[in-house]
Amino acid sequence: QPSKQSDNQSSLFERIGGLPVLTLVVSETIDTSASDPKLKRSFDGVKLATLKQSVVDQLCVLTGGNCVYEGETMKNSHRDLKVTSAEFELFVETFRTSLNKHVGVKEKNELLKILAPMKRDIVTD
Ligand code: HEM
Repeated sequence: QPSKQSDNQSSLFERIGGLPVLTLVVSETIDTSASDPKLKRSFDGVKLATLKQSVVDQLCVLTGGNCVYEGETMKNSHRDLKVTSAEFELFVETFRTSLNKHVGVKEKNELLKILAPMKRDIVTD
């Protein structure tokens, strides 16, 4: 069967559009969050370029792409930030807004389904 980038056999990573689209969505989400009055406190003093790369690597792995994630666990990397439930939901909402612009509905929902259970490791309240 000829390979088709967007058929159902393809990994979520491929159907999203690979690294270019993943990078765009992560970049938008982090830039928007880092300048959102309700979220920015967590990002103060954080190197956004490094963070973006780390999140892209992680989501690439989780969606079936051929990447290596060398960062910390979600528990360790967010512990000191004391992220609240409200902050987490707002961050995911920002993600959703970016996904709406750049990926299909099916792919958006699949990615959000991967993010949702990470809440318990990220949120402290
Ligand atoms: C499902 C949602 C989230 C995912 C997938 C995610 C993913 C990540 C990843 C992969 C890292 C890098 C860890 C490392 O390099 O060792 C990280 C760090 C970080 N995250 Fe998240 N995160 C999420 C939610 C949040 C939320 C809600 C906030 C704050 C509002 C946040 C703020 C940060 C900050 C500031 C860092 C950098 C910490 C540091 O460098 O000390 N994240 N996140």
